[in-house]
Amino acid sequence: MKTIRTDICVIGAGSGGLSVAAGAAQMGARVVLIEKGEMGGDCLNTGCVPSKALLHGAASGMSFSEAMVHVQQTIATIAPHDSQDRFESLGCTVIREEARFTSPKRVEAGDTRIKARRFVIATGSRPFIPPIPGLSDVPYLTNETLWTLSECPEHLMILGGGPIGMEMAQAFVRFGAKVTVIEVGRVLARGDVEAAGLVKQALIAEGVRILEEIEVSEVAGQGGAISLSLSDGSRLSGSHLLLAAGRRANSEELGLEHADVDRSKDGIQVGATLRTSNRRIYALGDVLSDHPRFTHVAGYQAGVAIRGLLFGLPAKLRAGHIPHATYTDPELAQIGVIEEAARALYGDGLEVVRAELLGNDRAIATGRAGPGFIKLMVVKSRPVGVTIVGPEAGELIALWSLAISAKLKMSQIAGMIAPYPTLAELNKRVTSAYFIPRLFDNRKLKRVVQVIQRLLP
Ligand SMILES: Cc1cc2nc3c(=O)[nH]c(=O)nc-3n(C[C@H](O)[C@H](O)[C@H](O)COP(=O)(O)OP(=O)(O)OC[C@H]3O[C@@H](n4cnc5c(N)ncnc54)[C@H](O)[C@@H]3O)c2cc1C
Ligand SMILES: NC(=O)c1ccc[n+]([C@@H]2O[C@H](COP(=O)([O-])OP(=O)(O)OC[C@H]3O[C@@H](n4cnc5c(N)ncnc54)[C@H](O)[C@@H]3O)[C@@H](O)[C@H]2O)c1
Repeated sequence: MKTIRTDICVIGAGSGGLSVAAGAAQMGARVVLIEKGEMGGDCLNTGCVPSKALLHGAASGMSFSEAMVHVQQTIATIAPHDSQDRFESLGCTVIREEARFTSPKRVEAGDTRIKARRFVIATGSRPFIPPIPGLSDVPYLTNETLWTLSECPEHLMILGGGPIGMEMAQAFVRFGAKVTVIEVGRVLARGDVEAAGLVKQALIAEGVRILEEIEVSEVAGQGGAISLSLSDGSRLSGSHLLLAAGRRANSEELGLEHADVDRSKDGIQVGATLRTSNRRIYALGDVLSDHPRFTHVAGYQAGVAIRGLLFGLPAKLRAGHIPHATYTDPELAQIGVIEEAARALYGDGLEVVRAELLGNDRAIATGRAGPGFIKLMVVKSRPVGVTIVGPEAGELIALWSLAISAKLKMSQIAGMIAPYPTLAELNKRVTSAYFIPRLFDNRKLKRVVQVIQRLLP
């Protein structure tokens, strides 16, 4: 077995690990990057990229097989950016093996032992397989296997109505599949109730059947004919079953017991500096417990970790300015607190203002003026949360990340001008909605204007 000594050893070449490795290597650190599967991890190969490419195919009228070609072409176009070649050219030593800690300062991967001053665990997550009787005997799909389908399912049953379940439900119904979503609670439960309701209604209008507050008690059948026993006593049969019931952290097989790294059932535990219980070992991305699981979150965390890893700075994670979006049509985007949580947190100190998509000229001109809105939560004249539901919500939310991270006041945000006619005017419109009562329902202001009008020549 050969031994490599290095400054930083990164385990996992997905969104989080690649960001750390690229940053650290380009700033002069010696980096070993270990990946047991495909470079690029979940996002590129089985997550964000194929799912958004499939949604695009479904929205633009491609056939299912054309869309699957588009999925593979999209992955192939992006892949060089995450490739072994690129990371080697940046100066990283890339090892394509499964890594495992053998001591607090040592990892083994294949026939290589890596001794590093610091380690970063970025091993991601995998689909949660619910413990339902009979499930292991049927050929179910997950986000890891969905992309190998050669034909559009006749009836796709989707277990779970989170972002994966809802995005895939809309894509497949648009390809002509019959789609049923079975959700144990309510769909898009982490989102604003009203906004999630609009997405749900849009999917129902397109033909998706959504069963909420329903559990699957048993699964039976075989490929092409799978049948589910439901908690309301009914049965549901379909040709395919997709599991989209949440994620599990990849933390069990890492030998963490040899590395003094604490983990819970839900993943690795870290503080705001992303250090684990072993100060030399950082963890980030989907492998963490109690942290949002998104590519841009892993990227943000990588930036925070790099400051600690390279410069020994006590950089800490901040919360509140991290947006996320679900790419259904309409899109649903959120940053900060949702209204319900904001009311509980801030009580009378909270102001909620909104603007409707129906009043947006660009949406009207482009035939996209359906139900949709932007809702802004303000406390002490600063935004604390924004919900957007409508076309391009994922693009529109970015402004609010800047506003919240820079702690901008509403008066500063009001200085922003959106070109006419754009959907971005919704951001301006909701800002105006905050100031309108202050300007137009203000008796003192009216009196001042009347006096000045009399005085002006
Ligand atoms: C269907 C789907 C759609 C999604 N859509 C979006 C989206 O639109 N926007 C968004 O922001 N997020 C989205 N996500 C979430 C996003 O994919 C993840 O948050 C992101 O990939 C997490 O990055 P990561 O680096 O933590 O893990 P990963 O990208 O999963 O990378 C972890 C890597 O570690 C490797 N690994 C694991 N164990 C070992 C080991 N012992 N040794 C060596 N290598 C190991 C794995 O093979 C993998 O390559 C989606 C996820 C799914 C499933
Ligand atoms: N647009 C995006 O950014 C995007 C898209 C897809 C996924 N993701 C990421 O991937 C993560 C995983 O997505 P997800 O949708 O699988 O997870 P999720 O945890 O968000 O949703 C899973 C849903 O499945 C339900 N569920 C769990 N067990 C069930 C059962 N036995 N029967 C029926 N329903 C059950 C849950 O109540 C929940 O609503 C997300 O949290 C997100 O971080 C992001």
